[in-house]
Amino acid sequence: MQASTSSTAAASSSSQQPWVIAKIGGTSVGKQLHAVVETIVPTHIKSGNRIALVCSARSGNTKATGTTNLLLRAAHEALRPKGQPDLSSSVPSLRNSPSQSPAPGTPSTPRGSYLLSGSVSSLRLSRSATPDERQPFDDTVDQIKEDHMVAARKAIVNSRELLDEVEEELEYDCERLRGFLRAAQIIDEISTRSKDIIMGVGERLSCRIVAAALRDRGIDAELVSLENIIDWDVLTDEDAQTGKAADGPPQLGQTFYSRLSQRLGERLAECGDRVPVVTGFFGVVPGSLLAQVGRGYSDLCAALCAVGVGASELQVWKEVDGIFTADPRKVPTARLLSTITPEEAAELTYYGSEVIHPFTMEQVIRAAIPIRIKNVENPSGEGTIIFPDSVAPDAHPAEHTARNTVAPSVATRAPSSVPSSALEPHLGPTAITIKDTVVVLSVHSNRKTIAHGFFARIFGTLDKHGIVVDLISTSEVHVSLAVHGEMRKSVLDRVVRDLKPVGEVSISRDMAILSLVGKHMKNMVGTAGKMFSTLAEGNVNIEMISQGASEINISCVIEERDAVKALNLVHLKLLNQAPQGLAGY
Ligand SMILES: Nc1ncnc2c1ncn2[C@@H]1O[C@H](COP(=O)(O)OP(=O)(O)O)[C@@H](O)[C@H]1O
Ligand SMILES: N[C@@H](CC(=O)OP(=O)(O)O)C(=O)O
Repeated sequence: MQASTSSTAAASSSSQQPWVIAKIGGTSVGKQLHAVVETIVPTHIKSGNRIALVCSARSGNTKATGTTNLLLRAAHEALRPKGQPDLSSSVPSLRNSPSQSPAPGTPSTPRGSYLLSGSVSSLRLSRSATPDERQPFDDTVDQIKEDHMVAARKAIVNSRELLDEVEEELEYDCERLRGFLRAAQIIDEISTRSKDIIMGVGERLSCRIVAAALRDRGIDAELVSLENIIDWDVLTDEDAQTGKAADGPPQLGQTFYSRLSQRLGERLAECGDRVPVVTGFFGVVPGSLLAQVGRGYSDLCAALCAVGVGASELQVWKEVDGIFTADPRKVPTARLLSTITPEEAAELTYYGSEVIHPFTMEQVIRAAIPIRIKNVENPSGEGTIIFPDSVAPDAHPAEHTARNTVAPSVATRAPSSVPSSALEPHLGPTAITIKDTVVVLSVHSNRKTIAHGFFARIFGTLDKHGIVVDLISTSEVHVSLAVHGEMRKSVLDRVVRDLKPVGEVSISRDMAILSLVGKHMKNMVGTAGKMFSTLAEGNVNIEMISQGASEINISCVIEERDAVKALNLVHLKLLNQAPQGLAGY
């Protein structure tokens, strides 16, 4: 894509201007792109900020039906013999989704063709596959292509030339993906590395549209595709080995992240006055991005960009006003929090409130950069600021005086706009969250093994099957483990089979973890008692309790069908009023 020569509002002295990194979530790219390109970016530019967008793959109504899930489904389908039903439970079937059909009046794109040559300019489609030659993933690739073509036509409304260019690029990326899947099918293998590459296509497709939509409105923008940003030799040798277990995958250490942020900073600086539109997918990392970071990785990418350029603020734009005392879709009385600590935000995310990836906080807070969660549908709202208690608001915010209606610029040490009330000590929980689709595995020792062997066998078995334990409750001969229930049935069956020699195993499905989170709870007496008695009064059965592993979290396992009721009951009792001193305790 050629950089646009159209005028830009960015001043030529851009190197002196404070950077704001704005991460745009998948559903926001999918549903609110006009707000991003017509309000958020122009307002920042007018206010004298430099802005870079870090974008996720497009989602429609929900992340579950978004491009990343479709791509993972295509990867799964490439290994599934033709005609065999798709038993994958974690990726929802979208075959009948309305987004599969092109919008009325839109030209259709070639279907079932594959890539022979290697660049957009030399792209030639060899031939269309006959119905017999079509593979299980072809429909999924067609759906991804069609979704993006329709989105591009909606977003690029002023320049026919620009639209043609973007359509050609989308065509190229999708056919290259199809070729990649076909190759994987032939060798009958998709490594974790290949899966990363497949997944990364989602962010590239999305960023192509976002960059073009900005240029279509006269804002010079550059697509920054990070798939090759990681210099394998330099970045991986010693750092990737940090914390490596004897036979486990390499762990990405801080040195890795620090070097990567530095590279990102250099890359963004190369954009000059153009607005960088950065793929939230930041390349194939040692040990795989999915395994090392997991879904939601573009939050971390944005954090690393913010550190790399020394941003005045990292903004995470979503379809919610900020972090609430509970998921506002489930608890109508939930309150917006003006501030929250990184530890609380991470704990909420681990336990079901997936507002921000838990790794995001560490990187930016190390560099004293505040994070602000904001709503694309309400750009002038203050949002929620995530910052540590120990960082006092900067007394000298004047170095970054640019202010705008989107968000006040902030000082490098901490947000100057943090409401003073948020800094006054208050007591009690901060928020409540629920994580559903949980399975509880209970193992009762057969007493032929001594206690330490008992635990070692259990954790060894879980590790072998790659199962992460969310919550645990133990006695010497009994252990209950809450694990995420979205694994395949065959995996769970194997775990149970392998645990049988250790003791009697039972499974409870359709459970949920209810977690009350708050930095002040460690100093409070009686919060757990209030939480559990409230649940008992509401006839919510508690399957398992865990407290103490984290001082800021009290969790219990309940039945999934009681989840929303339990959230509302505990919220009403412990969170309905903004806590003031000891009132209510
Ligand atoms: N405590 C919470 N505060 C705010 N949102 C929450 C909370 N718990 C769960 N959520 C949910 O998280 C979602 C995150 O926003 P969304 O824009 O949909 O995500 P994405 O950026 O991944 O597309 C919201 O839909 C909201 O309902
Ligand atoms: N597209 C990736 C990365 C991401 O960060 O997504 P989102 O910003 O929509 O949570 C995913 O679905 O996991």
